[in-house]
Amino acid sequence: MTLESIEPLGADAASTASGTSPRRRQTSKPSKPQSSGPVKGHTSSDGASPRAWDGRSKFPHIGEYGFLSDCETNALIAPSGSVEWMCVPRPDSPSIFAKILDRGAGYFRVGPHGVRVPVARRYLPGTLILETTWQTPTGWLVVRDAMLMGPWHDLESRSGTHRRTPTDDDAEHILLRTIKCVSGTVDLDVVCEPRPDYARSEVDWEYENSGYSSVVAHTGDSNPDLHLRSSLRFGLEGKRATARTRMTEGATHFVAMSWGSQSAPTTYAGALDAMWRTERFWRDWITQGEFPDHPWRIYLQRSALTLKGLTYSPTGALIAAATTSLPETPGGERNWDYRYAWIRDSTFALWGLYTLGLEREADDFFAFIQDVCRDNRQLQIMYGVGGEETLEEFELPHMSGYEGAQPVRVGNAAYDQSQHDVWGAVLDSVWLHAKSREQLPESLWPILKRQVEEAAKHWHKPDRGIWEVRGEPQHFTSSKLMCWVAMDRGAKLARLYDEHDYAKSWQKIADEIADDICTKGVDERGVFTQRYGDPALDASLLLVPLLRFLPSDDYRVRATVLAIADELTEDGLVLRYRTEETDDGLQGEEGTFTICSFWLVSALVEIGEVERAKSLCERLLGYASSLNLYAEEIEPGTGRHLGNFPQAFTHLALINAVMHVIKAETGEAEKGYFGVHRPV
Ligand SMILES: OC[C@H]1O[C@H](O[C@H]2O[C@H](CO)[C@@H](O)[C@H](O)[C@H]2O)[C@H](O)[C@@H](O)[C@@H]1O
Repeated sequence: MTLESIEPLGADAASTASGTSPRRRQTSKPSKPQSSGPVKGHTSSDGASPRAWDGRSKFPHIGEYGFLSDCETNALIAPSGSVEWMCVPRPDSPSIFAKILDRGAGYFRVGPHGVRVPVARRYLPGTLILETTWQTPTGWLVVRDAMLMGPWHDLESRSGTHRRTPTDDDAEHILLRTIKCVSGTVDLDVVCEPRPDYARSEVDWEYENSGYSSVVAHTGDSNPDLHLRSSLRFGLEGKRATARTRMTEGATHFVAMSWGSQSAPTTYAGALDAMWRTERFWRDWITQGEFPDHPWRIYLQRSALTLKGLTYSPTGALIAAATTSLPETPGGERNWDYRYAWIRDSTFALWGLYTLGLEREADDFFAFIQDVCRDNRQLQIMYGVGGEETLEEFELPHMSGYEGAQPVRVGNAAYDQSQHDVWGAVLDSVWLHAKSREQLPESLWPILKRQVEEAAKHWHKPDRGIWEVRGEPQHFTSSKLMCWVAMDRGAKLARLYDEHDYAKSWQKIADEIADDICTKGVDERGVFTQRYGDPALDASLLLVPLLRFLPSDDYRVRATVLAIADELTEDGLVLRYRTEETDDGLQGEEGTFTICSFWLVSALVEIGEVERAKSLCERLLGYASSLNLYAEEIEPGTGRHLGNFPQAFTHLALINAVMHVIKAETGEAEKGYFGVHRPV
């Protein structure tokens, strides 16, 4: 089947929310007043109307961006058809397009002249190919965007970036945009205006041959050169390459931007072929998963595809989100760089993929762990995608920030924090995979032993916790819980390796930690609290039943889940903690953390509150973006997505929550069975 033969609207379509889909709260919903916009007075240079998406802001809602990836690089596309966020060659490289963070920081638009709002956007089902349909006063246009996947191409000499075993597929390092006029006549505009190095640098354009169809932007030292090739004729206007044409019904064009050694297509037929190979790559991948025959299947698939898109295939790393500094509070300071591989986020994501039968990504991630732990190195809580250990944090004061939210940060100072969940996160993940395969790579065992020993050495000390607070270290209950996980899973793995002495001594420490938690981390109501000796609630304690610390029918589990549901929510959505009760070192409020709301769904199912879980899950699915993507947070009241986007945390917890509800509906919950991955 060719790409062109696929019907324009399918099961995954933005505009076809079926009768079985949960209630949606989409772009038409009212928003709270936003901050007044860019601080530095940048104006949009793409000819876009200054009229805002919601009538006030010049920035699209965070949840309205489309996400593309080739598992090496990614891009965010605004509804206007502009690529507004892209970093090459790695996800944490300096940006080339950053209009999402400052309206003057570079973009790449393909779309009709004079129309900014498309009539429909969807992913081709089962893929990361985005299709945008435009209606203009004179005709209809369909644009498809993808980052191309092709066959493994380092044949003569080995890749300088890939450390994992080569597969059959590889990123082509090409962003391809195909365009077809499907009715009437449409004036097409193409504008490519890169601003390399987070808009601190400019490009120099030149033609690559004697014609108009191939141009190159020299970016200086900070980024690779960008090659544009098209069936259109480019003009070079200062810092931009532009193209325009009138398309009539049936006319087709393509524009390809490449930054690697692979050649972009030279004809529309070649472009269609490349698009089809990419479509097949994603469909082959998703077909390996096991998805229930259920109306919520599309949410599971989109979440799985998003997690896959957040992987960095050359090393096996998995980034927390595609962006930096999208604000957790409108106009606030809680703006962080998430383009790194957190051990916690990654191992939780593997849990989500595993739940859907997608387990191969774990092998590459464990190999990444082996790489970063080489030569007896201590496991850090996070790394660069190439295994970099230092992620120094700095600010970019020249950027306005999204809707004026400053600072814009690059790097993340949490990289050298002590967070005591890290050992448990790795051990739980390895145990999950090892027990179903009944084997473990020999070379991993010494590394795992070291992590168990670290947990044993440090569990009784204070740390910065799972939320990596920037206040003083505390005795966080969830950190102790994760140390218990490290000892418990360590003991189980030791049994698998016939290391019975280790198993015995580690189990003893696990029991000791469990006693400590149950004595010091529980209040008089039986509720697990954020930190020892303090009654503050914390959503991370929803992990108590999910990690099988206590059985779901234990009164303390029920008390904790219900206390969080009733007392740590705003408009029914879950906060990480109350900022006024927690020294997190930051100012201002934050939105509700969507991972926590989805954890609550799972935990409610665990304690038998299935109807309540189902209705919360339906509501949360209703907050999905029109492309079924999620940022880190949802603003109570407006339902707006806040924080970095798309975020692995939210998507991985969605998978867990949806599967909990589906299994409860189909009766598997009564059997105490939530999938092979989590027997009690
Ligand atoms: O709350 C302050 C911290 O916020 C960020 O951390 C959050 O994101 C991480 C990546 O998804 C996640 O692992 C962590 O649990 C979240 O709290 C930020 O990265 C930190 O620097 C900041 O201190």
